[in-house]
Amino acid sequence: DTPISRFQNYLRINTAHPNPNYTSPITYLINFANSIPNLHSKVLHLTPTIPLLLLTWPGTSTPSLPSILFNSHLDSVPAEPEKWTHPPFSAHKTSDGRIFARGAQDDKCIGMQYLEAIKTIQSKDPDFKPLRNVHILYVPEEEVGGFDGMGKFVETKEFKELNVGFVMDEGQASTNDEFRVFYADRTPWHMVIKAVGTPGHGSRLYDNTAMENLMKSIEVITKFRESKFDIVKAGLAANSEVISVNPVFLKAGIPSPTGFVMNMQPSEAEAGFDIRMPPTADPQLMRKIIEEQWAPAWRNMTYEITEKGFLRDNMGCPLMTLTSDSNPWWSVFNEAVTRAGGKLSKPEILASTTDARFMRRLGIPTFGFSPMKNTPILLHDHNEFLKDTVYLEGIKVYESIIKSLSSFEGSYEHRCNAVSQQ
Ligand code: MET
Ligand SMILES: [Zn+2]
Ligand SMILES: [Zn+2]
Repeated sequence: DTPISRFQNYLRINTAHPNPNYTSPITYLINFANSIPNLHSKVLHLTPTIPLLLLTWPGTSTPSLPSILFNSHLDSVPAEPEKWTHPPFSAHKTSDGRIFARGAQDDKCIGMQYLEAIKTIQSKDPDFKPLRNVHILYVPEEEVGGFDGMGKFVETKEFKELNVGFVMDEGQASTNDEFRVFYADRTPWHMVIKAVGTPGHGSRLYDNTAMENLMKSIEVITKFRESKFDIVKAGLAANSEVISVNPVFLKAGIPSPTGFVMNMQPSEAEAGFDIRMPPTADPQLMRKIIEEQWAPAWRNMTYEITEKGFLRDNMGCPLMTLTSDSNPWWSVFNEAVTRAGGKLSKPEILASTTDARFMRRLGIPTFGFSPMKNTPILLHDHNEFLKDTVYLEGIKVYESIIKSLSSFEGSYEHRCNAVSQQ
């Protein structure tokens, strides 16, 4: 029973979509939490079948000081086992210490590191008491948008009663010797474009086929994608600072028992795209581009956009947490990482999306951080792994972070952060 074996056992619980098991990890976490003094647990049901786990280490100056909250999600994306060198839910450890599992980086590492850090703080320094309530939250459904998880939780009375003043959520691995920290996420839009057109014999050349209409749109979208990617390649912006648009599915053709009918031009065709918008992007302009250029009605195109987030907070400000001295949480966090022997690289916008957006939307300062350095970025990839030494160092970093943040006596009033900090 060591921190590494406990991490491996957590990784062995299959919480991958489309049928994540939420009860087993919650039971596992409650059992572990019960072995740590002063940690209280509460299971909440936001829908009849989807639970959420909240652990609390009570502070001595509560309720005068707002609480701090450390979040991680229980679920993970699916894995294709036949494409992995070790089964994705075996948590196999190689002789050089790499632990292979779906979720090893995203984000079961932080979920267990928070608890290991609290356990270590209490055993090393039994007199230490947090001033603020420290909440450790385990949410479901993050990988499908978080709407039945964090999205519902922030609407509850329970959440309001927590009086959360500062949040830490997941980040991403860094390939160098510095830890990465994220002050914003990009917002996902899922876009499906559909073309209709004239059907006919596969041998005929004529205008206005559904395939031609769709392919013209794909060409226009590909040019837009290239123009953004060129800015990134020229070193003028990070990947996460531009709008990205990537095709994720193509659907067309008339099915036959052996595949598709080959001599008919179909009357319908569609394509799906993952669009990610940085917080300062102009959503009105994006909608106009989609309507006029990507799916114009005059080319027999229609479209659907599902916005999986929001670009502005309740005050109308872009969803970004300040990383300057005017946000004391930033200074406390930064110093805590330094005290643990770590160094932060320049704060970034996260290219992907996390539940942090539900917190930032309420004006709660939130940083994305997963202490993994000198580690390849393998979230959502085959052969996701984390090295044991990296995992253990992460626990030390959280010891420092949890001690410092929970002892912070100052206050912070959310202000509009209108400009990108890059
Ligand atoms: C669709 S909301 C975000 C889900 C996931 N974390 C991602 O970035 O893709
Ligand atoms: Zn994640
Ligand atoms: Zn993920």
